[in-house]
Amino acid sequence: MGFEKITLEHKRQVLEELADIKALFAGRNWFPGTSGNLSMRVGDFDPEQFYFAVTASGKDKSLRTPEDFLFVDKHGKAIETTTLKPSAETLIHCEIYRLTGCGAVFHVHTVFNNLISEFFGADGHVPIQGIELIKAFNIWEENAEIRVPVLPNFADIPSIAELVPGVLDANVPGILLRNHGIYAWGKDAFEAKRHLEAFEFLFEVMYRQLLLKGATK
Ligand SMILES: CSCCC(=O)C(=O)COP(=O)(O)O
Ligand SMILES: [Zn+2]
Repeated sequence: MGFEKITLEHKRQVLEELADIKALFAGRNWFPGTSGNLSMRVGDFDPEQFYFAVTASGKDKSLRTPEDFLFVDKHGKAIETTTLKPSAETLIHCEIYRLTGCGAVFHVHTVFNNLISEFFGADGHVPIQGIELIKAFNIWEENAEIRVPVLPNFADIPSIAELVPGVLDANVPGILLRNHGIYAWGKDAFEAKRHLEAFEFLFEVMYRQLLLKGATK
């Protein structure tokens, strides 16, 4: 379906939902120093053609303004004439949509995701086992283990985006960038938020467990 066929009402609903989530996350200090970016798909998913609303680059994400979001295509290019620039990390969102067909992608920088991504960065993944909140990813098996991929934090975003297909795990809706932050996604904004909150909780638990055990590596 072409972008112009998607109803204005649907586009407005998506922008409103994104703005509400942005305000909520800002209240948790999840966008320090203008970091972070959010996106939500509009219309149906077709790997050949899809569109999403994404945060404009470099904005103070704790503010609500008419210039917070723009619509882009599957290549991350603005669809409408605008002076706004899509997030510098839009290509990573594009790749996650293309590979998963998800409905929303949220990226935040937090102290816990930075610390954990660095601690396990050399291993290429964060192993998480036996913590109840793994169930937030719809994994109900007892003592389940997941591995959250950690990618290198290259300055060149296309170089990061091209690593995404090689590490994506269908059961784990998130990827860490080392010393940078997390991308979490879901079939819609509700699920992406649940996943992001679960990751952040799990990283905090792991950090505190490591401290309790006096870990060195
Ligand atoms: C100031 S944080 C550096 C860029 C970044 O990692 C980020 O998440 C925000 O970039 P954007 O272009 O989306 O504002
Ligand atoms: Zn970032």
